[in-house]
Amino acid sequence: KKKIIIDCDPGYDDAVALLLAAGNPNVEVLGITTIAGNQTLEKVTRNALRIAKLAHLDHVSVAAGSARPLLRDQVVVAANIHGESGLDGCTLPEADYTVDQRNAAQFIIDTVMREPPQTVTLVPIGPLTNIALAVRMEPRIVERVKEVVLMGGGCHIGNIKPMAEFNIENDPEAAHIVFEEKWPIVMIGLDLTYQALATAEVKNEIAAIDTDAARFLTQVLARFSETYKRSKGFDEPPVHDPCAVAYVIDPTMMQVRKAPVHVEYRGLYTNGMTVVDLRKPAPEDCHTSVALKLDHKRFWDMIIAAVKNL
Ligand SMILES: Nc1ccc([C@@H]2N[C@H](CO)[C@@H](O)[C@H]2O)cc1
Ligand SMILES: [Ca+2]
Repeated sequence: KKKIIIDCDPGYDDAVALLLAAGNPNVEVLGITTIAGNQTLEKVTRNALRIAKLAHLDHVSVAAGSARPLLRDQVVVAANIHGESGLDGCTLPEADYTVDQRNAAQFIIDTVMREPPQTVTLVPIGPLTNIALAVRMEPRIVERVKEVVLMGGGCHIGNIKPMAEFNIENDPEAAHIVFEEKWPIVMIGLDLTYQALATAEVKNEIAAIDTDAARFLTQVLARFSETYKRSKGFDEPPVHDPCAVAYVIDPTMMQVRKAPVHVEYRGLYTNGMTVVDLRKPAPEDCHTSVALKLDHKRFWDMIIAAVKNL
């Protein structure tokens, strides 16, 4: 089994990532850590606990992380997409357990240093503040972590800004720290996740599944579709975050290419941009890769199988 720690800001698509991780038999979730992003830390943490309960992950620790970016003094949330609660319009059980007493960075360090080397994959699907804090507190996790597979960035493509993706732009200094460490990073950016569209066919297949998880997923996709249509004019929403979990489960589902990536954190128009160098073959020692092509059918079949399982 692939052992992962998911760092998230639930959020509709974060919820789908958690359902996939919970329902797929080849993944063991060692922990869920939360970060302010789509909504405030308090709201995303409450959502994470409730999703864990629904997904039968309530044996897994949830550790809350940073309430703000490293340097910026205000949290920019995405209420236009995820609503005031971060999961507007979705029915979830109340969680009957509370957060781990450690903060996310400490939880990540303890877990990575406890498990055998090269066995834990970090799966950040929100702003990278907790990951940056963890690596500054305990630099040894860099050579101990198997891989960092993150949803964020893009190749000269943006959403929250013309050239910047939300997770990176939310805390560019943290992202810079994470990308400059020499651990293997697979960047699942917008180039890839814009292919992960929740089509009507996919929604119909999910609507026919008689599990609580599937019913929750139907609500999530309905609301995500509505807000993406209203605020971005998309007919079908790109379900970003489960793409990172799907890669961990089955890397052959995507075409990935080694390429240098550096984060702009002093840009005027490009702050938070992941500057990906695709001009020539990457140097041998390049530690970063970017995902470019998704097998759409295999992706959604994997998610559908997962919610059938729950
Ligand atoms: N408009 C919008 C803003 C933020 C996100 C969140 N940030 C990432 C996509 O930019 C995902 O992790 C998702 O949870 C999605 C849509
Ligand atoms: Ca997210």
